[in-house]
Amino acid sequence: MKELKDSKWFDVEFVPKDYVFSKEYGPRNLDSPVCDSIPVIDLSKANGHIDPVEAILSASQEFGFFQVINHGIPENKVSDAMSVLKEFFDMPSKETHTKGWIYTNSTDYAKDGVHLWRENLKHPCHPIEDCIHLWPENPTRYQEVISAYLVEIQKLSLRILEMICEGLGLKGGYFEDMSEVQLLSSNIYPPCPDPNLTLGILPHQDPSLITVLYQGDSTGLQVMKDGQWVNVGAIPNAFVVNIGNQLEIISNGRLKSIKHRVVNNTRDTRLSIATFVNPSPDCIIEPAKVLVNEMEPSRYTPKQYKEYVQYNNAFGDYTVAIQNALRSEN
Ligand SMILES: O=C(O)CCC(=O)C(=O)O
Ligand SMILES: [Fe+2]
Repeated sequence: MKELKDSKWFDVEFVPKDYVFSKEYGPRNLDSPVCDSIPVIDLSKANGHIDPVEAILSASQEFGFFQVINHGIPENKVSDAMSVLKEFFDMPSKETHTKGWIYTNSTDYAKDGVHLWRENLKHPCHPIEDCIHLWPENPTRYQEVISAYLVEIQKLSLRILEMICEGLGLKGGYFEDMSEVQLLSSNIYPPCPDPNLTLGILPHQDPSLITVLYQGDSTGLQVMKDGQWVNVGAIPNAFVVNIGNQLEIISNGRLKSIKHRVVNNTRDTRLSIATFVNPSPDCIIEPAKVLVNEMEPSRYTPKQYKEYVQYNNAFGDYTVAIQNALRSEN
């Protein structure tokens, strides 16, 4: 028997009853096919044989997901961010709800009375200079390391959004004013004694424009493709990018926001860092005018982003609440 002070919620031989999700959430096996077909796009034109803009567009139309390599982000900035987040999650005691960030232990969070097999940290991250002082102060190098990581991620996400603009035929900078609310959300998924019973994250679509995810070399992310859950392969140093609901609307349904989830495994700890690029609460989201015509009428009613998140509160409430907190702070 371990000393109580060392024991964590996941140090168990059997999955506790209140972590068991019913079968309606589908099989959880990691033996489902690894979807090799989710495109891996080389962003360095010099190495690529295919135009990355075309590749991003067709991946976003067909899968709503793609991975990018040769993106120019230095490996050490990414590995430092992963290790400082690991240190954060390993700290024996953490504050939970501060003004600027929210830490969710798996024991705090329940969906219909069931807990997810993960812990989560969320905070706003744009503009970095306005919110850095609201981030965790421990580990002591957290703010320095995470800001260096986010500078790179913000450049990468704007670059990808510009490529999407070009691919869709929108004028340059179309998304600039719409990507003012950015959130970092990091999850840690410890090994689980019976992953067939649990879920790391429930099936959902992201309420963002795009999400840029680093998952290191661990699998667990699954994407719905033709009615089946397929694993997204883990490619070290690659970023997984997915189209969120807002970009599906703006593209008038050309680009797809696809359902995904995270399953657990018995052996490894999965650590991921997601960055959501979201519109600001007052922004009106509607199909871009140039994508609407007689042949392709508008498929979505214009809505303010905050109106949208009221109905889809998976992360939405948080987006609005944290943005308001940020405003009142400044
Ligand atoms: O942790 C992951 O791999 C995925 C996270 C995710 O889908 C999300 O936070 O929206
Ligand atoms: Fe997601």
